[in-house]
Amino acid sequence: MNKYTLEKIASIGVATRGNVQQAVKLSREVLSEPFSPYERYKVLKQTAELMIEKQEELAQIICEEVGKPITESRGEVARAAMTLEISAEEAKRISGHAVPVEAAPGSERRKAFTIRVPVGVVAAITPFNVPLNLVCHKVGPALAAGNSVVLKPAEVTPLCALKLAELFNEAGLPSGRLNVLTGNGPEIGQWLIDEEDISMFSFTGSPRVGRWLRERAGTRKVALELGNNSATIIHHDADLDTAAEQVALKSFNNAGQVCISVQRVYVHESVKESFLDKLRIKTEALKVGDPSDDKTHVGPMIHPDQLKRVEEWVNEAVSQGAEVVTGNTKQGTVFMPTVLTNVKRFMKVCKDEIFGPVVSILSYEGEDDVINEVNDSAYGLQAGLFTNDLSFAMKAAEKIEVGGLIINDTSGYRVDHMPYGGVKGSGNGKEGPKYAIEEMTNERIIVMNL
Ligand SMILES: NC(=O)c1ccc[n+]([C@@H]2O[C@H](COP(=O)([O-])OP(=O)(O)OC[C@H]3O[C@@H](n4cnc5c(N)ncnc54)[C@H](O)[C@@H]3O)[C@@H](O)[C@H]2O)c1
Ligand SMILES: O=C[C@H](O)CS(=O)(=O)O
Repeated sequence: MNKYTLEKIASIGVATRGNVQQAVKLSREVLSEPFSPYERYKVLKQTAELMIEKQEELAQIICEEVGKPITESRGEVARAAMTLEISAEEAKRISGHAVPVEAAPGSERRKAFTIRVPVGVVAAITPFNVPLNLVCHKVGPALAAGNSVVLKPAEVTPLCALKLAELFNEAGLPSGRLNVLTGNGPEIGQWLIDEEDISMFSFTGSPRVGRWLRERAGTRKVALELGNNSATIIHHDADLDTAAEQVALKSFNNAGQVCISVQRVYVHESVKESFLDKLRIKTEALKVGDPSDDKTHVGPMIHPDQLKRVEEWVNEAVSQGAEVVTGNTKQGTVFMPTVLTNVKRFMKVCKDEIFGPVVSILSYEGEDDVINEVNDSAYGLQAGLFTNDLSFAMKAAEKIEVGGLIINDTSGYRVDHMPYGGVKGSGNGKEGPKYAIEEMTNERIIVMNL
């Protein structure tokens, strides 16, 4: 469906159990066919080039099937191409290392080294919100490492994955290396779990589903990129204009449906009123509405049910004492960017992942207090800290329990070659092609008794 107009834009097949079995069988069989690192490099690089050639077509697909503003959708295509380019380069750099076993008494005449071998068949399951780049963050490294992939994109945003498979095919990817299954998550998920030829599950999505997979995968590798209720700290020495601008951008891009979207903002008491006023002005200046308009910043949510949930969470918070600075209204499938204050930690809008265009403003005084408040979360993906106080920045770097801390920017910062992944309820994997390849290969030691 077009997520803004709710008009039908495509009909997609629903995979059967037989399709799942066939996809895994093809994925398994193709592993016996040679696919050298340089061949992988060429296919990945060519697919990236094709993506850029077709950037507008792909951006339109993202805009329609996610409801993501077209300008942001174009940006996703550019990032996805970059992800594949990085994967292509990493395909040429996969290696093990020497191991000095001879240092052990009695092993003086032995030599050892490790090699990295592909895990085999990778089942990649991806979320709705970034349907091209997050698919590339699984498929790119998996292929670069010599694996084959069975890909299950989100039911509500399958078109990008299908288009990507077409581009890989055009770029010469051997048949069977990438197989796309569209349809119902729980059903296909169970059928994938039942396929013993799958060596690894690479999942990005909600903690609920991530736990479901992990509990059933047995001894197979499971890489989890899960949810977050991202915090950003605005210290008393922060550049408030920059901080307000970045918080507005990264609280509401993709309608807040981003795992590192700014959800909790902790502002030092001494600058709270000034920051709040600047944030309100920046938020109310955002253009909201039709995502196909080049000027739109905030489009619709992925489904009316999700809009209803967000509205319920906000209204519950208000009933518990939260105050609306701006927003908490809706226009069709769009929930207006909303800023709340007087928010308490027990409120859903604070302690859970809202995954919508809502940001809660809280205040603090002491450095240790705010670090403790940021850490008072089931999640730990990324956090932001606006300050020029290096000792506070380094204290936060050492004490804030996240996968990434972004100094003088928000939690929403990411470039595609950096290590990316969370702790606690945010998962256990690390993406970024170099790091995903390490997870998608097994290290084998070779010892030679000379
Ligand atoms: N950490 C990250 O990098 C990252 C990135 C994007 C989104 N996310 C998280 O993803 C969530 C939003 O995405 P979503 O709504 O698509 O998540 P979701 O968990 O509902 O769905 C994710 C994928 O899992 C599939 N799925 C659903 N039930 C399944 C099952 N029982 N077995 C196997 N697959 C199943 C879905 O079809 C979809 O393809 C948020 O929690 C967000 O924080 C995390
Ligand atoms: O939704 C979470 C994504 O990982 C954020 S990004 O699109 O990769 O920056």
